[in-house]
Amino acid sequence: MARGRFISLEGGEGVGKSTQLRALAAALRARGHDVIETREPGGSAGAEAIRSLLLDGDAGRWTPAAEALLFAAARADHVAKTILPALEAGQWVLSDRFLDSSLAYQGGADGIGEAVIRQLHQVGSNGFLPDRTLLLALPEAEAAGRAAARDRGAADRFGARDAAYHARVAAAFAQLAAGDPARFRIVDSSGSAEDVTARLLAAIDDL
Ligand SMILES: Nc1ncnc2c1ncn2[C@@H]1O[C@H](COP(=O)(O)OP(=O)(O)OP(=O)(O)O)[C@@H](O)[C@H]1O
Ligand SMILES: Cc1cn([C@H]2C[C@H](O)[C@@H](COP(=O)(O)O)O2)c(=O)[nH]c1=O
Repeated sequence: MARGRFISLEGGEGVGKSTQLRALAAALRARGHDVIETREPGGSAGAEAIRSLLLDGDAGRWTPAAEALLFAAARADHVAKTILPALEAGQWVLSDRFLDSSLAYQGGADGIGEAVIRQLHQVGSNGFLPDRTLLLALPEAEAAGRAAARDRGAADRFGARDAAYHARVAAAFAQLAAGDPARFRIVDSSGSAEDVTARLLAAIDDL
């Protein structure tokens, strides 16, 4: 059986990753693919337990270094228990966030540094990377507006950080995409959800 494909959706808060992950999965299923939808932090029993530790509680619950380690530990479990078995079974795996979120948030915005995050990923997940990473791009004010309308004041520990933090995250994502054009596609996430899904499908057409 042919190995499946692993596609991650990335970007800041409110750009439409979760909405588009569902739509992309449905479109791929309609084309006959066996697709699983997963997310980070989470996607396996152990990683979902770590998700609660990371997203709930006080702003200062963890140091940036502790957060980076927890994300890497969650990812190691997600890769081993969910992603690799699915790919080996020929399934396509769509993940709402993956390593690039750690590189952008912990590595970039928190100042841990890209090299350290990649080292943790090497130890935890043998450096495993997606076949394609779709970076959803939306002006920050529009993304923040969408997230605020959705969350109504109940953002998680990361979503609640200030605009300067989210601007650093966006800059880090842009830099990552520029550095790896073979894996990344930057996809305009403005306009209707249907239009965005069509752009995403075009961005994985070669797979
Ligand atoms: N194309 C679109 N036009 C208008 N609203 C949209 C569009 N796509 C998604 N939304 C809405 O914007 C909000 C944020 O979308 P979504 O939850 O998919 O973003 P996200 O990138 O997964 O966010 P987060 O990283 O914060 O979880 C939701 O309320 C969703 O219904
Ligand atoms: C994987 C990953 C995630 N984060 C942050 C980014 C978001 O604010 C939350 C996850 O919330 P979502 O609504 O499910 O998108 O976690 C991070 O900082 N580092 C990571 O590696």
